[in-house]
Amino acid sequence: MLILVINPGSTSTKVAIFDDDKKLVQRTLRHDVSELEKFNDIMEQEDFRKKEILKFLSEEDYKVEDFSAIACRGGILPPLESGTYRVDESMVDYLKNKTKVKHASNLAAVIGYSLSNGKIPVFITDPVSVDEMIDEARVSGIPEIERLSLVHALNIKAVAREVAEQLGKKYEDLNMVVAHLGGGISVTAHRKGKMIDVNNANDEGPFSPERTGELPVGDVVKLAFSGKYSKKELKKMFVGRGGLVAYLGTNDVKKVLETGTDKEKFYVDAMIYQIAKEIGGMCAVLKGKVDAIVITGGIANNQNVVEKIKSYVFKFAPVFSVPGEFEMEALAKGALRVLKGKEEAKIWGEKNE
Ligand SMILES: Nc1ncnc2c1ncn2[C@@H]1O[C@H](COP(=O)(O)OP(=O)(O)OP(=O)(O)O)[C@@H](O)[C@H]1O
Ligand SMILES: CCCC(=O)O
Repeated sequence: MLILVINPGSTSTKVAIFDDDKKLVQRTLRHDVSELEKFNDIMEQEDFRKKEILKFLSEEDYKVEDFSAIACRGGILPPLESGTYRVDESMVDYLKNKTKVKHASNLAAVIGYSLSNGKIPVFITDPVSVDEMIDEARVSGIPEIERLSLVHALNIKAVAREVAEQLGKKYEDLNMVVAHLGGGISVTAHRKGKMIDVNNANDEGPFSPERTGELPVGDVVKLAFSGKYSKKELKKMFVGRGGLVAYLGTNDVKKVLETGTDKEKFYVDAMIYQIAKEIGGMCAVLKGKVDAIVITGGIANNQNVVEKIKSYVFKFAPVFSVPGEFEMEALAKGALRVLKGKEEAKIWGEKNE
């Protein structure tokens, strides 16, 4: 069964074609920043990115009708349980007009649904808004603000299952802390297959290559009322131009580690320190009963970084590293489970609002 996988990021769209779970081809369609800057809103990029995907298909000699399904990255929907969902009109409407956070992943289902033209099923799996948090974890400290579960759920769930398999156990029988270290950083506590607490990767937790993570609130208020920044500028300062970008002008950890000065590398060490602190917190969430700590994402490619994190947290549980991300495979597998009748597609509806 042929599956087309679509996964948009802020400056590129990853596309792949799978035959069952065998990847036939994967390409990263890079979009020039100057091209993207012409659009005021992420959703306005729909036609532009759709054309690029159609160009890719034609170059690879496929037509949309050749596919049994389109598997799309799930965007910022209301809180949902983990699983594969059928994309329908109301989901597309939500992602276009109602979503609370603008994120490139919101484009995937919109583009997939439009490409399918009602002829083939379109699915999302484990969207960014997968929410399995326990009630205590939702309380922020003021009633007006509720803590949210917005994380790299797709890769995190796939990697957690992979490590469980390596251990010869079921994911649902284990307690794990999984940290995704990419442009953004998500650290998550899993109790028997449920992600019971997370740092919202846009707002909380460690600083990352391009995000500030948690900040001292008093100083944030001072910045916000300094008159120097618009709301949009402040948001960009926190997500996009924060973290390593703010200190070093780059989000490229690999480059800093390879060619940076000691002073520059110090900021990577500071980031590692914050990651380890967050992992320790998630071990406490699991009351110290942790079967595995898992480090994944692009930064996990660097064994020194993994070792440094390990030096802080090795006493809590065995540490596994699963470098890179497996989002395309996870999306294909999610759609395949439904196509093969192993799982029923969940139906998203306004009731999730
Ligand atoms: N071998 C490596 N050593 C150190 N860092 C690396 C290595 N390979 C990739 N990275 C770093 O990983 C980061 C990007 O990670 P990744 O590709 O997971 O992020 P992304 O997909 O852009 O964002 P996100 O994971 O938040 O969706 C960059 O800072 C990059 O320099
Ligand atoms: C918000 C967490 C997911 C991402 O940054 O891609």
